Amino acid sequence: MSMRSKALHTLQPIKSLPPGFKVNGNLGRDGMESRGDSKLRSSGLVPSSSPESNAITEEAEDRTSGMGLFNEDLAYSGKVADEDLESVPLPFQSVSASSRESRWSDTTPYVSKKKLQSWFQLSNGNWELAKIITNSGIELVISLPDGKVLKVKQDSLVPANPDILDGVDDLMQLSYLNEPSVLYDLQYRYNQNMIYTKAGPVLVAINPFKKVPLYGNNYIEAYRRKTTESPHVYAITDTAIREMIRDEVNQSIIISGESGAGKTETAKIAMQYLAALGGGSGIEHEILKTNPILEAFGNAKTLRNDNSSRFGKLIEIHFSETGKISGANIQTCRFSAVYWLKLETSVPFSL
Ligand SMILES: Nc1ncnc2c1ncn2[C@@H]1O[C@H](COP(=O)(O)OP(=O)(O)OP(=O)(O)O)[C@@H](O)[C@H]1O
Repeated sequence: MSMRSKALHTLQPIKSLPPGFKVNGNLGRDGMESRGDSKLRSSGLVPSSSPESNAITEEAEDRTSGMGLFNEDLAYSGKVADEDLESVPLPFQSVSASSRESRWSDTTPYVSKKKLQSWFQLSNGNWELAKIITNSGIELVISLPDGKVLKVKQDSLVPANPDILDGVDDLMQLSYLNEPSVLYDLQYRYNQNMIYTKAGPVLVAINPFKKVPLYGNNYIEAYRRKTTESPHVYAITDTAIREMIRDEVNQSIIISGESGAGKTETAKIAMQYLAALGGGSGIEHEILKTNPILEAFGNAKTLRNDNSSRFGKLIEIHFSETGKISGANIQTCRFSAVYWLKLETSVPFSL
């Protein structure tokens, strides 16, 4: 992927995630205000209108990202800048854990020195991909995709990944695992109808709010035969069923996300895969048919979701030794009004 294509994508700047946000299985609709064009706000991927002036301005002193840089170029590329070599501790030299961590986690000086592309957060929270024009050590002059030129502090830039990592299907493959890079990857994939992305063992799903050509018998067959490795609910479900049969241990799939994130739909997609795989007895269709009945009694239209489940669901599916579905037990539970309020306002809390 060329620099140009990356720049094009950043014409839709990325909005920052809310404070305290954690990637937790299903990104859903964080920060989403309404349907329609604002759908992508679920992952903070919205067009923005930036009122910044064209003049060179003093920016970003207090706009340090504050995000952990979990990775660093040196460690991954094997390249070590001359200056940096001097600061690398000799083997067996005593370095405290915290100082070693900060040395290896802060790659901002390296990135700005090498004039690598970096993310810059505007005052409205959106992220823009910046090109470093000059670097005087502490202060840098950067240019944004819309042509604006800004003078910023070094620590206000967040490293961006090389274009070759655009759209990787596992966030763990990113050299720089920071907020804008994660959002950019999810946006990049979403734009190509790839709504599923792995974050190590966790599957991140972006609610597409439209039909995406990712389901059905051909896909089920492909995941069953393992002819595709693209992240998918089918792949997660396939792993669960295979490990259950191999290890003879119960498996759980936990689907989390805020209201309207797509949990119920995801559960149905997983059940369809299980039914296709472990079917034959006819009972799998009966299990799937419970959904409309439960939804008829337990769902309601809310601001966030036209078909919002007003109850929690624990679906237990039993299999015979041959891997066929032999029965199911569906438990529902009601939550307090406070629970729903918190779920729908994205207030962090614990049950
Ligand atoms: N994979 C998908 N493909 C297409 N549309 C989807 C998908 N997942 C979710 N949606 C859309 O999003 C809507 C909300 O999804 P869903 O009801 O599953 O959310 P939820 O997380 O269960 O919400 P709640 O917690 O309020 O019950 C669905 O009615 C559907 O229109």
